Amino acid sequence: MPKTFTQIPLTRPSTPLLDTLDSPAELRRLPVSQLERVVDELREYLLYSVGQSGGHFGAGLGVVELTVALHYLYNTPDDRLVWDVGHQCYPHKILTGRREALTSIRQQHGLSGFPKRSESEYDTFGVGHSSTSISAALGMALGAEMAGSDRRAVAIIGDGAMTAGQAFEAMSHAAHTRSNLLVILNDNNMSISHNVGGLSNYFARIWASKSYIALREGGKRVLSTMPAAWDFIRRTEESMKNMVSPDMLFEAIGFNYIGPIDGHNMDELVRTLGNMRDLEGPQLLHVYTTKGKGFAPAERDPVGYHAINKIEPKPKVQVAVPAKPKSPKYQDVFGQWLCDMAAEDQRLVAITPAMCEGSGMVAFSEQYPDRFHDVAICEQHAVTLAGGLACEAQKPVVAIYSTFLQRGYDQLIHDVALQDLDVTFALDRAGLVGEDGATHGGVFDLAYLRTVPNMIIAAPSDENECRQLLTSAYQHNGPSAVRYPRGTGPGVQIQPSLDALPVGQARTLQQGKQVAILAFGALTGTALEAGKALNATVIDMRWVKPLDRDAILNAAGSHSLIVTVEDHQLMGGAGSAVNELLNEEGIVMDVMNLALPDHFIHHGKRETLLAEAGLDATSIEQRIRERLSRQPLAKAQES
Ligand SMILES: Cc1ncc(C[n+]2csc(CCOP(=O)(O)OP(=O)(O)O)c2C)c(N)n1
Ligand SMILES: CC(=O)[C@@H](O)[C@H](O)COP(=O)(O)O
Ligand SMILES: [Mg+2]
Repeated sequence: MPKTFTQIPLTRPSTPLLDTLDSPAELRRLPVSQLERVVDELREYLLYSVGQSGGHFGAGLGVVELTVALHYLYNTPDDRLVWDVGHQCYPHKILTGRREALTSIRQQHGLSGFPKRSESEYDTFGVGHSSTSISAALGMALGAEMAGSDRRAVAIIGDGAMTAGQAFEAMSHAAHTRSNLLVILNDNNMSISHNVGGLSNYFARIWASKSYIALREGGKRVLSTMPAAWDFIRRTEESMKNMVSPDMLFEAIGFNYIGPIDGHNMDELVRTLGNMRDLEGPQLLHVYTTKGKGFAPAERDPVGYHAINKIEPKPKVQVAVPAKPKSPKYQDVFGQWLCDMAAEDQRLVAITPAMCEGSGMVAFSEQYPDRFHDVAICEQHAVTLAGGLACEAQKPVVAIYSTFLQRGYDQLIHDVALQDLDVTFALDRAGLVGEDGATHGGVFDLAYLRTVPNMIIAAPSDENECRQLLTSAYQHNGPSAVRYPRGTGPGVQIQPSLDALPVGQARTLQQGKQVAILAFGALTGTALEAGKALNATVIDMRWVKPLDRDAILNAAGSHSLIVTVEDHQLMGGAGSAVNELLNEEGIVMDVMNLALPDHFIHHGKRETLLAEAGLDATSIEQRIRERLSRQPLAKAQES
């Protein structure tokens, strides 16, 4: 049995056996009898390392045994392992030459928090968004067949990720190609929240039937000496016929189903995986694990320990500092607005695709359980579901990370905007998100939403504006979106009212001359700081669609330089919208768009990444001064 820890070690634990394993090849030279020791040392090191760095926690703890068994039995990296979502990959990184580097995970220039092809040959596929592993692994299996290779492909997918449609699209195709593909369903009955939906219930019933099978096997041995009792059990068995037989669903699709087995029992894992390794055709191994396994607090609270912050060492001298009221995160501003608006309007229905906690919806889910829908990791369904609700005169609010809405883009166009249905999209994690890196950047939503007719899009500059613009978007009779960043804002006072702001109306924060800075969303405060140093006009645009035409045309008519500032890709962003408007009006003038460059920005602290993109106050000021110096009038004055 694996060790269970109750504390996160604050100093590096001694892991003598693990320290000899700088690649899976060294692991594979060990006798099976040593694997449990590897597991214990790896788990303890994992606790220490994530304590040092922060990051995803419960999922990795839950797959320590599975990771050791896979690298032991499969000839990695030649055999391909594809981790779904990839937040559970820390044990995999420890075993594939990155043990000591793990403390750098999610830090700038450190390891990525997810498997990344450019980081290691063992990271066979870039992940971060869920439910892609089976498709990718099938592609690798087909690629091996085409190359005449006998290398194997394995997808390791969680029960949460298995709820997304793409997983079933891939399994259906695998059944058609009959490829040598192993899908390992890592079933811990958890998503980030507790897993939901019919599939989750199905998995739970398999577990129950596993208990039923164990009971039956055990009962047979004990009761066969007592005929009457055995007869009773047999009759009971009839009544349990409706218990699901584990293989039903996956066998029906065309997979050979094996399991469920205990994903923390090394002997069972090694034996079963060893037997399955060379089976022909699509195989599915159902493994039961515990999210947070081996760390008692995480086992008890897998939701809370999905991810942890870096453990800060206690200061040597405890200095009493007045507790500063913590600013609410934008997700909490949204969550409070949602509850307040729901109290006013019975038509409000809230939908989340498996991000209840991250979207700030726990309170709403408790206060309005009948008007709350966690649809599991099903973004496409979430969007069209909202469309259906809007057809029935309800007022659906889809709370969804900007990056995950990319999954439901066709549904947004086809099932909501084209029909001009009244759906409000609350886009959290808009802009650079920081440590999750490029897979999670919410940096495309203005480009992908602006071009959709009937959409209106707001970008609040602070928490109070966010609350008011949520009301504006909600009250708008048609598709609307409000985008706001991860984490906290400037910490302004939030008015309790549910007042709305006029759609398409900006507000001037500072009246200056020569330069007009048009700021969109979370960088408005930064733009104002730069604007103060430049004595520039600074306008909080509030809306990306529709733009405040009068504000822009007035600025164009009275300044020699217009500067747009946004936390979004340059191409297709708010600055592009301003350029289009000026072009449409036939206005030719000096316009500077400050936004994110045309390359992926990888993980690091959000503030640092923004500064490196030239979007901190100092850089904005300098870039504007440099641009002014190139203006003809400035040149004439110079000469
Ligand atoms: C498309 C998409 N939607 C949402 C998420 C956010 N997310 C990350 S992990 C996770 C839960 C995954 O559950 P499961 O696959 O069972 O893995 P476990 O954490 O239980 O190991 C979710 C919803 C995501 N990464 N990708
Ligand atoms: C792996 C994954 O996709 C989620 O766990 C995501 O990392 C959550 O992001 P936040 O921490 O911004 O809620
Ligand atoms: Mg799970």
